[in-house]
Amino acid sequence: LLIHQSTHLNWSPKPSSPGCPTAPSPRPKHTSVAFLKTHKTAGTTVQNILFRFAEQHDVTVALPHHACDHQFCYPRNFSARFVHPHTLPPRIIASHLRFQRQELRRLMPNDTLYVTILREPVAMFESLFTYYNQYCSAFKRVPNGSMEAFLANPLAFYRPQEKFSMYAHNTLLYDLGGDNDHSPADPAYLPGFIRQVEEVFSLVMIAEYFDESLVLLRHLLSWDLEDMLYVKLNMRGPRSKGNVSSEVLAARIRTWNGLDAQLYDHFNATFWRKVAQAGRECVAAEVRALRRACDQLLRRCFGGRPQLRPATQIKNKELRPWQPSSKVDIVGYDLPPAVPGSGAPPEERCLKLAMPEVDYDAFLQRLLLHPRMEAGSPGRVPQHQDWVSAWILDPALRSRSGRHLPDPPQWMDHLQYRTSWPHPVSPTQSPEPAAFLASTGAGGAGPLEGFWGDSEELGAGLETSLRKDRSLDDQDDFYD
Ligand SMILES: Nc1ncnc2c1ncn2[C@@H]1O[C@H](COP(=O)(O)OS(=O)(=O)O)[C@@H](OP(=O)(O)O)[C@H]1O
Repeated sequence: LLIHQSTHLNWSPKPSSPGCPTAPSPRPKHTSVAFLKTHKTAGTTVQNILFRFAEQHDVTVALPHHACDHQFCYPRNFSARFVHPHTLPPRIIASHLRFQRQELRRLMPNDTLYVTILREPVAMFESLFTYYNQYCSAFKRVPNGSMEAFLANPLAFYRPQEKFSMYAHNTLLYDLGGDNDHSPADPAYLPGFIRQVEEVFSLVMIAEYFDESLVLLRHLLSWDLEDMLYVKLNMRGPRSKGNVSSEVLAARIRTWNGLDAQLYDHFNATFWRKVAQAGRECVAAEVRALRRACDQLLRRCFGGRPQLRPATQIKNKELRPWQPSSKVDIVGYDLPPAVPGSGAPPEERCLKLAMPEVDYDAFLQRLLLHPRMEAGSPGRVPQHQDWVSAWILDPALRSRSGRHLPDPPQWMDHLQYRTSWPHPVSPTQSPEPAAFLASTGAGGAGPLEGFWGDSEELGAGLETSLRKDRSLDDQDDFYD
C-alpha cells in the first residue's frame, strides 16, 4: 500500500506574474468546470488533472451511471440522467459525452466554465483509425485494415447509421453535438455552429500546444501551477503508431473530415489570439515553469522521467491502461516500490498521476459507493471488510489512522459517520436499474439486476461493472 503524504512541492507559483495580463490575480480557485472530453485529443491527460484537483479540493465530480460504463452513455446525446445519483450536484464533469447544452446547463452550476480540446485532424484521424479498428465497422471492413484503402474511397466503407460510425467521420464535430455528416455544400452550417461553440466554451485547448493550453486554463480557473502538473496518458506504443508521411494521404484525411479540419483551423487561430492577449512571453515563461515543475514531480514519483511500458509489464494492476484490441498497445507507467534516490515509497498522488481513465473512474465510483452501501442497509452492522476497503480507498482516512488498522470500535464509528459523507443519500435517491434503463431507453436491466441490493451484492455488482469496463463489446449492448 502506498502511504499518503500531505507534503507538497516546495516550488510555489506566484499568484500573478508581471506582464501577464490574464494571469490569475489572487482570487479563489474556480471549481465549476465542464470539460468536454473529445476523442483521441489528449483528453485523458486533462481529465486526470481535473480528477486530481477534485480529490484534493473535495469537489464533486459527475461520474457516469453504471449503465453508461465510464462514459456518459456515449455516443448518445448527453442527458443529466446518465449521471450517477451519488455525484449530484457535481461541480466538475470530465468524462466522455456527446455535448448537449441544455442538459449540461440543467446539471451544472450557473457559474460553470466550459472547456474542451481539439487535435489536428490528420494526427487525430490516424489515432482514431488505429484505436477503434475493431469497434468501428467502417474501419473493420477495410481490407487489411489499410487506412490508405479507406481514404481512397471512404464512402465504400462508411455507413452513417451504424453504431460508432462517428469515429470515422468528423468526430470532433460529433462530440461537440454537431451534425458530422452535414453536407459540405452548405456554407452556412459551420459558421453558425462555430458561433454556438464560441458562445458556450470559454477555452478551446489545442492538443499540439498542450502546455500553452494548460497555462491558459490555469489563468481561466485561477488555479496554481501545481494543480496543472501531469504525465501524458493513453499513448500508443511505437508498434501501434502509424505515420502519415504522404501529403496526399494527409490531404485526403482533411478532405474527408472537412468539417473537423475547418473547426480545428478556426479554433487554432483563436487559441493563438488568446495566447497573444495573455502575452506570448508570459505564456512561454509559464510553460517553462510548468515543465520544470512536472520534471520535479516526476523525480519525486519515479526518480526521473518514467519509462513507458506495455500494460503486460506494469506490475501495479491499477496502472495498466485499457487495451482496445490485441492490435493496439496503449502504454503506461509503473511506480517503483521505493523512489530511486530517496528510497521512500511514492506518494499517493503519484499513483493518481499515472492512473488510467478507467481505473480512476472506478476508484472514484468506489469512494462514492461506500456511504450508499451503508445507508442502503439500515441497521446493518458495518463489517470488517468495509473498514478495510474504506481504509484502502480513502487517503484522508489513511493519513489520519497511520499504517495500522484501528480496533473495531473505532472503525465502526467511522463507518457510521461515513453514511452521511460526502453526499447525504436517501434510499429513494437512486433509481432502480430497471427504471433507470427504461427511462433512458438504454436497454434491459440484465447485468445490473440486484445492483442496489445488500452490500455483498453491491460489491459483486461493482466488480462485474469494473470487469465490464474492460470490454467495449459489453458497452455495445446498451445501444442495441
Ligand atoms: N499531453 C499530451 N500532449 C499531446 N498529446 C497527448 C498528451 N497526452 C496524451 N496525448 C495523446 O492523446 C491521445 C489520446 O487521447 P485521449 O486520451 O483523448 O483518447 S481517448 O479518446 O480518451 O481514448 C494519444 O495519441 P496517440 O498516441 O496518437 O493515439 C496520446 O499520445
